[in-house]
Amino acid sequence: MQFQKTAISEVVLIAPKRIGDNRGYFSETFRQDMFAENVGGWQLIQDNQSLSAEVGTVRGLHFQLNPRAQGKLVRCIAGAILDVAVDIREGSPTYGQHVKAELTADNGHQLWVPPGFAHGFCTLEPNSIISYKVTDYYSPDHDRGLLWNDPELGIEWPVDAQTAILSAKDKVQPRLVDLGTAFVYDV
Ligand SMILES: Cc1cn([C@H]2C[C@H](O)[C@@H](COP(=O)(O)OP(=O)(O)O[C@H]3O[C@@H](C)C(=O)[C@@H](O)[C@H]3O)O2)c(=O)[nH]c1=O
Repeated sequence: MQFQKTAISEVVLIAPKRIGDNRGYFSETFRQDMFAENVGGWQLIQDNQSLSAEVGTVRGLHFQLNPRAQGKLVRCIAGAILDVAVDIREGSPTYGQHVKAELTADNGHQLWVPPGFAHGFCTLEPNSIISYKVTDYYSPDHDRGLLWNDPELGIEWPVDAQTAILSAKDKVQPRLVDLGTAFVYDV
């Protein structure tokens, strides 16, 4: 299992090893010991899965406020997604910047999105399923969003506002400038 820091060092790309044979492959997709050593001693206590039927479905950008902030370990188990993590920690040297990673069922890659980041993705194939573990339970009272195509974020999505398939909630999320201080950078 390879752990690779991205342009934002707290966001980590993980490439689990696949051992192939005549039947297919075997892969360890999560190990607490390696995760603790390479990423941090987080407890991943809820496991989620979502299916997006259409190509160009955008979910996000989402986060939970403190004290219920969530780190997310994301992978794609069917189809393909473009996954995005945006640093929204006020005072961070990479505040407002983002990391993108193509997570596909074929490459098996995972993205670690720490607390203090907004997370979202766009599907690149029909019937894409993502599976992600999180470090705190879902809390509707702390659930917040950031507008996926806020020009200030400069995210190059594979879809535009005319073609993206979004929830009603995600069409009207606030912009970064209107977010207030959701998180403070903790050196
Ligand atoms: C996230 C979540 C939603 N729900 C419910 C609320 C609602 O009725 C239904 C769909 O919720 P949403 O529209 O928020 O689902 P979705 O847009 O897929 O939300 C997810 O988006 C990605 C990008 C993330 O990063 C996740 O943390 C999560 O916010 O599922 C839960 O019961 N538990 C959960 O953990």
